[in-house]
Amino acid sequence: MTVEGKLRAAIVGSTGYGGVELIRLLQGHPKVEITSVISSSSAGEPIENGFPHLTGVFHRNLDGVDAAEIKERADVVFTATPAGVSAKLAPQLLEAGLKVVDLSGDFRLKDGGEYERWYKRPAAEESYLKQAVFGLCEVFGDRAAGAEFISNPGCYPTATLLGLIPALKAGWIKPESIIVDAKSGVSGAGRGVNVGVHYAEVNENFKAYKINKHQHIPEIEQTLTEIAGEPVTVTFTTHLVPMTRGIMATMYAGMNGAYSEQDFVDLYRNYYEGRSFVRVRDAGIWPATKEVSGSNYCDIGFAADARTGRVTIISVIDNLVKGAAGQAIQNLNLMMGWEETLGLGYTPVYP
Ligand SMILES: NC(=O)C1=CN([C@@H]2O[C@H](COP(=O)(O)OP(=O)(O)OC[C@H]3O[C@@H](n4cnc5c(N)ncnc54)[C@H](OP(=O)(O)O)[C@@H]3O)[C@@H](O)[C@H]2O)C=CC1
Ligand SMILES: CC(=O)N[C@@H](CCC(=O)OP(=O)(O)O)C(=O)O
Repeated sequence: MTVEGKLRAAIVGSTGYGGVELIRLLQGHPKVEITSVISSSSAGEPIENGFPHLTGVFHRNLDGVDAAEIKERADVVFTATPAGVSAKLAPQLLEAGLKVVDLSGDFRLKDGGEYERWYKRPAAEESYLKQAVFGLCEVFGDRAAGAEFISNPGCYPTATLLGLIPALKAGWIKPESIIVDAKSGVSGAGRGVNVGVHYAEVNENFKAYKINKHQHIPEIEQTLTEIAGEPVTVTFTTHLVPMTRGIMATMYAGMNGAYSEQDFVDLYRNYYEGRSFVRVRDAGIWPATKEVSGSNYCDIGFAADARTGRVTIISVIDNLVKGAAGQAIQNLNLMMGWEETLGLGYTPVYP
């Protein structure tokens, strides 16, 4: 089942931003060989026709979307497709005996009714929603080990959950007080044409969108509720900023005690001990999106305010790496029982 001892990987949605980022990252993976790049609209064409940056680096003709054919070519499939596609495709791939890592939101919510409310489309079959492991690696990594089917977390939820979970689990913040103010670069919206992401709409502009309606709200609340052991709701506002990559989630919460910034630094370093991809900044030093760009890092910093009794937590990721393709590969590493950093040792691109 392997090419020169390597696991064979197929990418559905390989012509999108998440898919092409998977190609970039997997090129450096010592145990994985990309054996199929798949497109629903351009099968037969060389992928580098649409992506000249791959010239001389990676060549394959795009394959069509067919579960039986994919099974002939691959052992694991990454589905980097718009909402609704993998809800139907992933079950076919799983039934064909393939491992699946889904980058879309189709399997993240365990309650299909919640999915239909927030995504406004039919949910996947319940048994597959149950089977999918929510792959937030630093928190649920043990669940990924040996799994056949991973639902990769969303970009905003990854930054937000990694920023909130240690404090919530320790009981240091009041669950009912959490406010998340999040910003994303434009690649978060995908490669498809959309008036809201035209240059003239985004350049020198800063806008809020989907306030209280964002599909990542139930994903964040589902996990925070599990961690807290009681229902947690969040106020969550997303903003589009004129940059290509990057997410910053700025989180505010009331504290249950007089904790200092150093207390938070110590708590988080202890929680994430041994996990290579979360970097906790020294007290009083806050991360910026450029400091993680092109890498699988999530960097976190704190400001604890004794005057208001609130803490501000800042968490940054590259939406296409830790928020999508990088975490998907990290999940594959965990599924396979490999070192979780394999193929992900990229230094951020700075400046
Ligand atoms: N961009 C980001 O930062 C993040 C994205 N995600 C999620 O990952 C998924 C992919 O996102 P992204 O790469 O940005 O999206 P894009 O819009 O850039 O790419 C999606 C790709 O899916 C393919 N596609 C469309 N319809 C179908 C279909 N019916 N069957 C098979 N393939 C299809 C398209 O290629 P073709 O026409 O060639 O088939 C397209 O290139 C989405 O669900 C997104 O929400 C998650 C985290 C972060
Ligand atoms: C900037 C921007 O538009 N970002 C997208 C992220 C979408 C996404 O990743 O969607 P799923 O995680 O649900 O698949 C958004 O806010 O909807």
